[in-house]
Amino acid sequence: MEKKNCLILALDVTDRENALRIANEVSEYVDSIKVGYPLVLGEGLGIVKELAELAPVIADFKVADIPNTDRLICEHVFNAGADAIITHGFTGRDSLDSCVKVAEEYDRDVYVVTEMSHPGGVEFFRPVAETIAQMAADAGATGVVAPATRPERVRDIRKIIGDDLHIISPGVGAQGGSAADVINAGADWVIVGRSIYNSNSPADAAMKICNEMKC
Ligand SMILES: O=C1C[C@H](C(=O)O)N([C@@H]2O[C@H](COP(=O)(O)O)[C@@H](O)[C@H]2O)C(=O)N1
Repeated sequence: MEKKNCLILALDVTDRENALRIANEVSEYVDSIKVGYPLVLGEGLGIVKELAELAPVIADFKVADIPNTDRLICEHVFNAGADAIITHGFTGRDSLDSCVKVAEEYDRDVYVVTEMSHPGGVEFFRPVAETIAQMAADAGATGVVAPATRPERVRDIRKIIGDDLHIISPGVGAQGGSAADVINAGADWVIVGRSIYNSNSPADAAMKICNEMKC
């Protein structure tokens, strides 16, 4: 993913027409479009290829199974045209290795969740987030997901993974996180959904966030 605006759109709308309208409106401001279960369960994997015409697509399926099942999921996702996939790390090194192996075969990217951004993200992820981050670096993942709602945790995780891995950071806006603060804390991109797609002008909302970061 080329870094231009440091902004990833989380396109968590559930219908194709609305998704394509919003994606077209903001495409000049976003470096990537993240799709997940809300849109894909509603419209099918075919939406990935349509959106990939506009920007690289990150498939946020939070893959969390045994190695073979993870392999099958990653193959489907990359065959559907996604440039990257988000996987959990708590399922262990062998499952992560399975995702990284497929990504290398397809020349695509893998991002690993370390600590989630919502309040419940501190209950179980907090004690293992650094260990997962280190595992992601050791396994050759492209980067990690770390919480914009806790910029201090992004700083901690950046210390673990070094400068080679990317940090993509959700939680800006609707969850209370600040785009500028988390970029200053060491994130490479912010992931923003509701503050953009629920706006009366998604393009203006996206532009405002880009201007705030000046990345
Ligand atoms: O810890 C995480 C992991 C996960 C992710 O990015 O992997 N996300 C996703 O980031 C987006 C934030 O949306 P909005 O809150 O701007 O509407 C949604 O698509 C969430 O599923 C988080 O919000 N926190």
